[in-house]
Formats: sequence, C-alpha cells, structure tokens
Amino acid sequence: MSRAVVLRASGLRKVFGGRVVACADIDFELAAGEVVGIVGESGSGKSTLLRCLAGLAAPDAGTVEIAIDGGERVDLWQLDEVARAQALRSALGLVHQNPRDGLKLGISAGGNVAEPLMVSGIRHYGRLREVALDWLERVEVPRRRIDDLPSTFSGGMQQRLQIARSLAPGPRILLLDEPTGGLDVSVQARLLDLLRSLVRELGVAALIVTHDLGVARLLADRLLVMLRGRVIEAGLADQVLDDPQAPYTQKLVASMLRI
Ligand SMILES: Nc1ncnc2c1ncn2[C@@H]1O[C@H](COP(=O)(O)OP(=O)(O)OP(=O)(O)O)[C@@H](O)[C@H]1O
Repeated sequence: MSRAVVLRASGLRKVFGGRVVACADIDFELAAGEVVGIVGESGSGKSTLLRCLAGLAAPDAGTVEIAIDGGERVDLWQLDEVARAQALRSALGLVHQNPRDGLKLGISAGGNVAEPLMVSGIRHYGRLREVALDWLERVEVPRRRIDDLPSTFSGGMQQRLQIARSLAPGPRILLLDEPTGGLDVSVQARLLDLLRSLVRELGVAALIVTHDLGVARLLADRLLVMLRGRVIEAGLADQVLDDPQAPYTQKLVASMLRI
C-alpha cells in the first residue's frame, strides 16, 4: 500500500524584486515517514523553497498542502494567519541551520522543549519536566543541564536541543535547513547519526536542505536537485548520486568525489 502524502507542493514560485526567480514550477510530494533531500549549490533556491513550505515566506504562485490532525490536507497559504499558525504548530517542525534561530535563548533547555508542548495544551508542570528530561536524554544532552540556558551549550548541543524542541510536540513533518552546517566534522557525524535514528524511530517525514551530498546520501531516501530555482533532477538518492542524469548533477557529484 502506498504511504499517505503529508506534504505536497504544486507549481510553487517565488520571485524577489520582480526578477530574481528563487523558485519556479516546483512540484513534489513527501510521503509519511519518507526522508527527502534537497541539494544544489548556493543560491539555487533551497532555503527559499523551505521557507515557503514552513510558512515563513508566501509564494507568489502555487500551493503548499500539509496533512493536519486526522490526515486531512490543508492548503497552507489559503488559510488565514491564525489557522496557518495552528496548522503549522500541530503538523510541522523546523530546524534552522543556526540553532539560535530556533531556540529561545532567554529560557532554560528544559523550557525550550516544554514551551511548544504548553502551547499544544499540556499544562502540568511535573509532566512537562518529565517529557523535557526524556527529550534531553533522547538527543544526548545530559539531564543535569535541564535548567541551564542554551547559550552555555556547545554548538552541537544547541543543535541537538533545537531538534528536541522541534520534535517534542510530535509533528508529522520535519523540515531541516542545513542542520549540520557550521559544525565540526566529528560533531556533524554524531548529529547525523542521531538524526537518522530519531527520524526512523519516530516515522516522521523529513525534508532536509543541504549542499553536502554526503549528508544527503546518509539521510535521504530520495533527492531533488535544484538549479536556478528549478528542480532539474529527482529520484532515489542512490540512483541520483551513483548515476546522475543531468549534466549539472554529474558535475555536482564529481566535485564531491574530488574532495
Ligand atoms: N529575502 C530575499 N530578498 C532578495 N533575494 C533573495 C532573498 N532571499 C533569497 N534571495 C535570492 O534568491 C535566490 C535563492 O536563494 P536561496 O537562499 O533560496 O538559495 P540557497 O540554495 O538556499 O542558497 P544557500 O545554500 O547559499 O543558502 C538567490 O539568488 C538569493 O540571492
């Protein structure tokens, strides 16, 4: 049986200043539990696409449908602001490249995990603390750090905390924008291992933007290759990386092999 579609982009287009076409004619689906990588060089439109999907930037044309509670799909940009925020809160988690963009720096690590749960209706302090402790453990942040501010954490630990904050409310969809960018190689490897096992264990559908094909190979089932705002190649990750069809993808893969 084919898996339910949890996110669908159709004819998505975003233009800046009337002439910079950041995204054009983007069509794709993300199925429940699937991991899709979006790769392409700097400026190809990856982050803009993610921002349109995450409700952060309104597309100029096209639709973004996401599955909400009960499996019904809603068109994100047809909803009013309140309904859109609510749909996003219940269905979607977002991990920014810079953890500081996704964390509340003025509240404790535990508070960062608990806050989205409070918004979704859990009010009991003891229960919130228990769930926060459980999540800290899952992302390998020592439990004793629960009352510490994120600014006292290392970059890798901050990123793991941001992942806990995004996943704690139980979203069906997780969007990640270069989640390992800016981290040391050894820290990156640990984070990738953690992400891979969390995503598989929770069965969350993930869309991961990366310019690192190694990250894409490790995490993604399927890949979309972007060039100048368009998806120029799409397919199973191994297929795209082992037998790229588009000349641009061939160059991208060859440049990775040279490193
Ligand atoms: N807010 C903005 N205003 C004007 N132009 C923008 C804006 N955001 C992005 N762009 C332009 O849109 C195009 C796509 O940018 P985008 O950041 O989406 O690419 P990217 O593939 O994510 O690049 P990177 O890997 O460097 O983040 C680029 O030409 C960029 O300069």
